Amino acid sequence: MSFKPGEVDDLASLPDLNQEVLLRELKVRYERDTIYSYVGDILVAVNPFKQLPIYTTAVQEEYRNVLQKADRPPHIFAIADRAYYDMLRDKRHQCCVISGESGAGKTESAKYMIRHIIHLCHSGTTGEVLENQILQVNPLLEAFGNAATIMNDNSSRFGKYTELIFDAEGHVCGAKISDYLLEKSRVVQQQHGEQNFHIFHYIFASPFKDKYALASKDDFPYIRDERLFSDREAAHQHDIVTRALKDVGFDDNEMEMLHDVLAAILHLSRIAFSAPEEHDPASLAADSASVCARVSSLLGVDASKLQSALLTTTTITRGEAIVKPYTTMQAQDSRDAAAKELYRRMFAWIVSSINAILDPEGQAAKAQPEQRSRLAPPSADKRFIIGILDIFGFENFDVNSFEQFCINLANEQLQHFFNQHIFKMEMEEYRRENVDATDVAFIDNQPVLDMFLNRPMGLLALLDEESHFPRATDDSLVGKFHKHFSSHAAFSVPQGDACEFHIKHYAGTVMYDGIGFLDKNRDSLAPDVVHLFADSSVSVVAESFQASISSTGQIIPSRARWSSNVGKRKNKATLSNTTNKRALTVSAQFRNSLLLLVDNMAQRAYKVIAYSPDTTIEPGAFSCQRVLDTAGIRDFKLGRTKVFLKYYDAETLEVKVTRFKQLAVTFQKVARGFIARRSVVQMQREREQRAAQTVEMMKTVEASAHAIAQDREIPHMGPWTFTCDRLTIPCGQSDPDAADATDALVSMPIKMKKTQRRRRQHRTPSTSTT
Ligand SMILES: Nc1ncnc2c1ncn2[C@@H]1O[C@H](COP(=O)(O)OP(=O)(O)OP(=O)(O)O)[C@@H](O)[C@H]1O
Repeated sequence: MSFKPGEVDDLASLPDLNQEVLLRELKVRYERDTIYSYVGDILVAVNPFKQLPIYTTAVQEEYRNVLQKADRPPHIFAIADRAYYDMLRDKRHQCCVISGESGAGKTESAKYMIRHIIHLCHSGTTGEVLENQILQVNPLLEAFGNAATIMNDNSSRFGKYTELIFDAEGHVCGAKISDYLLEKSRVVQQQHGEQNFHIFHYIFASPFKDKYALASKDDFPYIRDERLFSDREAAHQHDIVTRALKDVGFDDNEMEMLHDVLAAILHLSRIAFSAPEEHDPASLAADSASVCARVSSLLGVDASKLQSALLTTTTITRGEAIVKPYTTMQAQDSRDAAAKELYRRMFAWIVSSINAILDPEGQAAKAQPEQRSRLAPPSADKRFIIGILDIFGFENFDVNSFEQFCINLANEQLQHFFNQHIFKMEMEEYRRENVDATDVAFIDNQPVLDMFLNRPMGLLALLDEESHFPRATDDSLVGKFHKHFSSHAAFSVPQGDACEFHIKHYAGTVMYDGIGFLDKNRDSLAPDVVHLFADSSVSVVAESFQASISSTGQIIPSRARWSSNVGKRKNKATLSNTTNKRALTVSAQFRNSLLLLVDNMAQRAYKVIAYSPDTTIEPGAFSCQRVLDTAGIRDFKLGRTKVFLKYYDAETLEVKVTRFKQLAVTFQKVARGFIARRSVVQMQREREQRAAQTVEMMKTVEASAHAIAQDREIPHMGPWTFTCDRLTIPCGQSDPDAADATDALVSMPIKMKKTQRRRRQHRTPSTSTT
C-alpha cells in the first residue's frame, strides 16, 4: 500500500518506519498545522508556537468517549479522553508522562490535558467550584515556579506531578500536587538572557509597587530585566495570579503575606556589606541599615537579629556559643542563601496550602450541608487517580551547572522508564512466554543511570561524600569524577585543567561546569537564620521555617490546616529537621524523590490488556486462536499464557466487544419486550377467565344465599379464585393466603346473609350463619 506523506495519523502503521521517515512525516504534518501524530500508543506533539483553533469547546466535545483512536485525528484531548474513560471502565488509576526537551510544549500539553479531563467529568454546578480551583492551580504555580530561559520564555523551573482524584462515578473530588527541585538559585542569579521567576516581574507592575517601594527594577540586583514583559502585560499577569490565588482559596491576609515575602526578598538583594580588607569582618554598607529594617519589618523579625544573622555565625562548642564574623563574601553568601531559602519555602507553603485546600476530605468538610453526601470523600479503594507528570525538560546551555545536572538526571530516569516499559519489559515478556520476537534495537541508558546513581561509586554518591568534607572544593570533586569515570563510555574529560566534565546523555552530550556544585548540593543555611525566621510574626515565614523536610526534599509545614497531608506524607518519607546537621543534601533528596516518582508511575502506568468476553469458552490457546481468527486479527503471537497483539488490534477487539455488548443489550431489550407482551396477553386471558369464574361464583353464592333463605342445602363450592380489579387472590386449602382470601370472599355473602337473616329472624330466630 502506498502512503501520501503526512496523511497517516499513526506513524507506527507506516511500512518502513525509521528516524528519517519519522522526522519527514512530522515535518510535513507540522507544515500543515497538524501538530499531533501517534506512534503506536504514544502521542507526539510538535510545538506550533502559534495559537491553533484546535482547543475550542466544540473540539473538546468531539473528543468525548471516543471509542476507537482512529475515529478522531490525534490530539492531546484524545489522550485525556482515553485516560478518563479507561479509568472509569477498568476502575484503575492512570498515568500520563509528558516528556521532551525544554520548550517542547510539555506544560501546555499538561494544561490542555487537565482542562479536557475537567471538561469530561464536569457534572453541573455541584463540582464547579472545585473544578475551577483545579484549573486555577496552573496559572498560580506558573507565576511562582516558571521563568524565562534561553530556551523557553515560560520555562518550568520545578517538576510537577499532578494527581486528579475521582470517585467511582468519575466526579473529581480532589487533587494533589507533588513538586520537585525548584531551581531556587534563580532567585539570586540568572544567566545572561534569562530572568527571575515571573512573579518578581509582575509585582513591579502591581498595585503594591508603591507600598513596597519598587520604583525601578534597576535598583534590585536580583532582577535582570531583559524586558520580556511590558509593564502592561506584567500588570495583567499580576491580575491573573491574584484571581488564581483567590479562586484556589487563599484569603487576603495570606495574599498580603506572600507579597510581603516577595518584597522582602527583593529588598534583601539591596543589602550590601563592606570591610576594610577582604578577610576582615564585614559590616553593613552605608544605607543598608534602613534596607535591613524594611526587610525585617516585612518578614516580621527583629532588625538587629537579622543584621547579626547576616553578619555572623554562631556555633556551639562544648556548651559554649562562639560567634564568628563573616567576611564580606561570606555575608553576601549568607544573604543570598536566606533569600533562596525564603523563596523555596514560600513556594512549598503555596503547594502545601493548595494540597490542603484540594484534599478530598477537606473538600467534603467545607461543602454545604445539602451537598455533603454528594461530596463525601470516597474511601481509598473507591478513589481513582489520573496522574500527569510534567517535569523540566532536558537542558543543554552554554554553561551547565548543578541544576542542569539534576534536571538531566531526571530526564535520563524518565527515558529509562520508557525504555523499560516499551522495550525491555515487553521483550522479557516475550521470552517468558516462548514467543519468537525480533529484538527491537534501542539505546539502553541503564549504564548512564548507573553512573549517576550507583553506590558507593556513582556521581551522586561521590558528590555527597565530597559535600561532607569541609575541605573539599569543586575542583577536588571534579577531579574525583575524572578519576573514577574517565573510562566510562558516557563520560569524557575535557582537555586542559578546567573544572568541567562531559556526559553523553540519551539526548546529547552536555558539558558541565563543576563550579558551585558543592555549595549548591550542601545547601546549608546557617542555623541562626533558620531560628530567626522560625520565630517570625508572619505566619507564612514562621510555618515554613518550622516545617520538617522529607527525605525527598519536600517541605512539610506543621500548621493544623495541613494536618491531613502531613499524616499522609509522613508515611512515604522519613522526616529530618531543617537544622539537623546530618540533613540530606540536595542530590540525596533528589535521588529519593526520583525513585519515589518512578515507583509511583510503575504502579499506575501500564496494564496488560486481557480480553475475556463473558462467554463459556474455555480459556486456552485454541479458544484464543478461534476468537482472534473470527475477529479477523492475523498478526498475533500466542505465548504460553498470553496472547501478544499489536496495540491497534486490542482496539479492534474492544470495538468488536463493544458492538457485541450493544447487540446483547438490543437482544435483551427485544426478548424482554416479547416475554413481557406475552405474559400480559396471558394475564389478560386469565383475568377474563377469572372474571367469568367470579360471575359464575357470584351466581352460585347468590343461589346459595337464596337457598339459605329458603332453608336449602348449600352446594359444595370447591377451591375458587376470586379476581378483583387488579388483585388476584388465589383461594385454596394449601394456600397460605387462603384465610384472608376466604374472608374477603365471604364478606359479601355474609352481608347478604345478614340481610337475609334479619329478614328471617321474624320467622326462624334460632338460625346462625357464623
Ligand atoms: N500546543 C501549543 N499551542 C500553541 N503554543 C504552544 C503549544 N505548546 C507550546 N506552545 C508555546 O511554546 C511555549 C513553550 O511551551 P512549554 O512551556 O509548554 O514548554 P515545556 O516543554 O514545558 O518547557 P520547559 O521544560 O522549559 O518547562 C509556550 O509558552 C507556548 O508559547
